Amino acid sequence: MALPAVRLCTGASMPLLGLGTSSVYGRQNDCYRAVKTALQMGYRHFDTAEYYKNEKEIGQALQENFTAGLNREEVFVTSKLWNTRHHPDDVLPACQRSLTDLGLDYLDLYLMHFPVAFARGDNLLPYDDKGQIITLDIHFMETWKAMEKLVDKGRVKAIGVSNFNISQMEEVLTNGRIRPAVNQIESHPYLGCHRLLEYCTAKGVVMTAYCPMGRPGSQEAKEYGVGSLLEDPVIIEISKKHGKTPAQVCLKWQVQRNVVVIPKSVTPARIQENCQLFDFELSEDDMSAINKLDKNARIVGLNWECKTHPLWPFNEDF
Ligand SMILES: NC(=O)C1=CN([C@@H]2O[C@H](COP(=O)(O)OP(=O)(O)OC[C@H]3O[C@@H](n4cnc5c(N)ncnc54)[C@H](OP(=O)(O)O)[C@@H]3O)[C@@H](O)[C@H]2O)C=CC1
Ligand SMILES: O=C1CO[C@H](CO)[C@@H](O)[C@@H]1O
Repeated sequence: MALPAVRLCTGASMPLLGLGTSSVYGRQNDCYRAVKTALQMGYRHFDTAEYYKNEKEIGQALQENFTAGLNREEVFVTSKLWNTRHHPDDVLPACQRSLTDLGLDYLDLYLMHFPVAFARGDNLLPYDDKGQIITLDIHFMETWKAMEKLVDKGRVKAIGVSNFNISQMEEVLTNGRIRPAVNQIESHPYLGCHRLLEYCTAKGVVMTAYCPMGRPGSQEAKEYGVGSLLEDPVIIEISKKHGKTPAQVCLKWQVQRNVVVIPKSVTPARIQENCQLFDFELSEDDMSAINKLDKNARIVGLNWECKTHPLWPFNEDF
């Protein structure tokens, strides 16, 4: 049975649940196996990026399923333009490389990964000798205009943004020719992004939540106050009441707000657990108790030391 979907401003359907694949590559073909497992379990949406270095593995897994009868139109594939590819001349080649690695002739969604441009080239994290990321003075609207041409050329069905705050989204909505279909941002119960969600909903932009379970077990999560999310007494109590796991409660809370979730796992039992979201409902009380857990605790992007850059998105409240 097809998993529930949301409608994008392009009219296309985007499954509310996708498989996250960040930091999964190479090791024992982890990503290849996770995608194969997820496809078997009914996932039809995959989130990747040049930055994740796993597009070939995902491509291989998809290709094998296409050969076995899966239609291209049945899967939704998102990739992202990395920060070192913001120069307008680099946008088409970067997208084409992702397509080639994935073995696809179009992407369902292509996101600008961050609003800040880094120095051009294949070094994806170009630090200077003082430990600062080398940024470039290219405004994201220049990059966005090059991404619009990808839609014109049929390389991507929709374009969107990631890690954009409200003012930055407003700029794209006002000055762009093509509307962003999605803003993919960090969100979990400790980072509700209630203002941004309200804004996206009003503008017809779908919000996708990354780190939807707060990246459990990671050093970053511990460091930034998100480490205990799955042990939060409120989440535990609600999960017990519904006979579900804390991870499922975090994911369901987003899905019930019409937010797309892309939990990452390479563990078959968890890949399964994370898709069993559509056989229970959180009550209004559950939803509002989870809403109250917000403490603006963010995990991603904080260690890059480009906080003073004028386009750094996280200096504004989400
Ligand atoms: N646009 C952007 O800037 C960003 C996008 N992303 C995207 O979002 C995806 C998800 O975010 P991510 O940072 O991976 O964080 P998640 O919140 O998805 O957490 C992933 C971690 O949770 C573990 N896990 C998975 N399922 C469960 C479960 N049911 N119970 C307990 N632990 C579980 C996984 O372990 P294991 O795999 O061992 O099972 C993994 O270590 C990424 O993979 C990527 O695709 C992420 C960050 C930034
Ligand atoms: O997409 C991403 C952007 O950067 C993050 C911080 O390094 C990653 O963890 C992530 O997967």
